[in-house]
Amino acid sequence: MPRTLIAGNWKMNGLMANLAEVERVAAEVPASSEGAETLLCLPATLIHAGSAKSEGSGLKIGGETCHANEKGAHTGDLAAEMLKDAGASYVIVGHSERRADHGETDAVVAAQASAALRAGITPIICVGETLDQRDAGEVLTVITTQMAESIPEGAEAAAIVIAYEPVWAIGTGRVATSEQIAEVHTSIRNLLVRRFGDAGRTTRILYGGSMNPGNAAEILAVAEVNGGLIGGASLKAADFLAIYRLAAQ
Ligand SMILES: O=C(CO)COP(=O)(O)O
Repeated sequence: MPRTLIAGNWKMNGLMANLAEVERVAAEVPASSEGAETLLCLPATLIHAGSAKSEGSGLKIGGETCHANEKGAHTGDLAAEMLKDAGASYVIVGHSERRADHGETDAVVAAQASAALRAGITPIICVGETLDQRDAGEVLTVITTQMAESIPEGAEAAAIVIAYEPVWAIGTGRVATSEQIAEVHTSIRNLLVRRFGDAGRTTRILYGGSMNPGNAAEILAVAEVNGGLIGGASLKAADFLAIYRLAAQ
């Protein structure tokens, strides 16, 4: 079983003052922890200071996206190496909000994940269907295509993380049922094994979408769920730590 990963995604939230929350989380996560791995993906402006706050603890810091190129004329963008330089060891790519707001296609997501791997940071590659796609019975077709096309050629199974985030469950308070999560996570596992052989069992598959301290235990107990990608409930240390503790048990 891969090591559980409890990851937060602050999205476009957080000023320097909010780094106190990072400090609170770091204070509760020992460097030597053999329980769940813990990560906060922060807005780029907070990565460097957030890394300083988490130094000496087991809390890791990540970015929320990166550019596919290593450098160049891409005003406003950030290369994976820059995130790493600032202290990130993970980066989310292909979040549905980036796919929707910035038109990021599976090919772009694969190129971003590849850039992260080249820079030596772990990409968390997001997949997930919209409500229309679910209602049309297209969930597994959508996931299969996203999995085939968003994971870059040459990636090693243990070097990537997959996050299943049903778009209709993000920020809505509407959580997928355990049956819905199990169905998709099992399909994702099968796709990983088909692509990578036995190594496909080492890839962590996170669930994301309205996860909170009240529902985390049930979600984390579902087959093939290896952790969570948590939005709203990662903004407050108390909520995030409550989920971490459930996973660390
Ligand atoms: O998008 C998410 C994490 O990447 C989930 O967000 P919420 O937990 O706020 O629904």
